[in-house]
Amino acid sequence: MISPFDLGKPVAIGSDHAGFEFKEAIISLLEGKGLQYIDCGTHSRASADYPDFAHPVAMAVERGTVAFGILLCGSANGVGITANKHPGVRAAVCWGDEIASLARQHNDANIICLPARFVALTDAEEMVEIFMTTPFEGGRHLARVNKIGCQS
Ligand SMILES: O=C(CO)[C@H](O)[C@H](O)[C@H](O)COP(=O)(O)O
Repeated sequence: MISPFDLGKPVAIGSDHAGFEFKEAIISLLEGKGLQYIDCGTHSRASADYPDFAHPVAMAVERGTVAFGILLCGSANGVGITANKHPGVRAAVCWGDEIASLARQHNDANIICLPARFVALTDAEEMVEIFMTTPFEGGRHLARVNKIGCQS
């Protein structure tokens, strides 16, 4: 598989209870590809708080110790809002193939956030595939990405 990410590093993945089953399935997908991963939890269907899992994934991306991140919760908004508090993190909420592709092509996103209660598992898996294989286009998009950092 050709990827713009350094897949010599592990992939960080995390979810709350709403995304737990999708997370387990996506871990199986990563294992099937022979990829290393860091499972930041949660580890059961018991109710849990999404920041407890989004922060560790985002910190790993921020520090550059992982190739990229995958986060899941019910709507994807909770994990996305949390992850984007971290400098250098560009977490994109994705609900379809083209959005996942554009998150990479235009935004150089480094975390994909998936809404487990609003997409089918097969669609979530397809979005992960697209995300991890789509390069950033650079050019005019690079200038915009470079302006993302908070200026206040
Ligand atoms: O944080 C969220 C919304 O932005 C996630 O979708 C959560 O998974 C959701 O809020 C969990 O809801 P629950 O009623 O506690 O299962």
